[in-house]
Parts: sequence; C-alpha cells; structure tokens
Amino acid sequence: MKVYVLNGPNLGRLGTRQPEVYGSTTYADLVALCESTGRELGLDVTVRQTDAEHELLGWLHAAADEGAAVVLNPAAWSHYSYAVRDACALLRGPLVEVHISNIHAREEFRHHSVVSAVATGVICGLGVDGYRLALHHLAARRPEGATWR
Ligand SMILES: O=C(O)[C@]1(O)C[C@H](CCCOc2ccccc2)[C@@H](O)[C@H](O)C1
Repeated sequence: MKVYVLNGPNLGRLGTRQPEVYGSTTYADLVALCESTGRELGLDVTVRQTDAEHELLGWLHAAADEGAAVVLNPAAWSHYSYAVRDACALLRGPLVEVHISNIHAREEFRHHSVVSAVATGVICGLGVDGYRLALHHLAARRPEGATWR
C-alpha cells in the first residue's frame, strides 16, 4: 500500500534550531525513520519536503489520483493555507496530520489548523514519533484492495 509522507516549509531544517521544541532529529533522520518503519510494516513509503506550496499541492493531487494514503505535516501552512486544505479534501485515502510540537501549547496563532477538519486524524506533540505512530495506524487499517478507498 502506498503512503506519501509530506512535509511543509522549513522542515528540511529540522534538527538545526529549537531542539527544545522540535528535538534534535534531523530531516535526514526523519526520512530514515519513516522509510524503515514502512519496510517494517510492509508499506510503500515515499517521504518528501518542500518550501513551495504549489509543489505540495501537486503531490497531494497525485496522491488523490492514486488513492494513496498521506501523512502530512503542513508546517506553517497548517494555520492559514486554504489551498493546502482544499487539496487535502480531494484525497480518497486516509490523511493523518502530524505536528512534532504540541501546537495547542504554543503561540495562539498555532492553535488552529485549517487542515484538521479534512484529516482522518491528528497527532501532535509527540515529537517525530508521531510520524511512526501515523504509519502504524495506516498499516492497521489497510484494506484488502490496491487502494485505500
Ligand atoms: O510542530 C510542528 O510540526 C509544526 O508543524 C512545525 C512548523 C515549523 C516547521 C519548521 O520546523 C523547524 C524545526 C527546526 C528548525 C527549523 C524549522 C510550525 O510552523 C507549526 O506551527 C508546527
């Protein structure tokens, strides 16, 4: 089963700043974690990151066309991008929104995600383990067929 793990702006810099908020795991470490978890669970996992909103929209459209599942950390776009939200609403497979930090315990502007209303579920505040947990959830709910829906 195909799962795209998609990351929004600045997450490519993970591990270089604010370890007290985001931990010391680098983006390369995160890719390795998701790929190894996918192998362990028998999921075909592809991990990507972009600072360009149109690129994320294209990846979401492709996932919708494929009927793939998505694990998405929209980063700052979580809080205001109706374009990202609308692309997520096109998905036919499950969407798990992940935030490394507990956005509800931070600045007010981070408390609301415009994506959450169209997500299957949201994991936040558990560090990069949230990505691993999201993949375990998807593995537990995978259908018999070739697509998620
Ligand atoms: O907690 C999360 O995963 C966030 O989605 C991360 C975003 C920030 C992504 C950039 O993260 C960096 C981490 C370390 C160094 C540079 C960027 C932030 O804007 C959201 O409110 C919450």
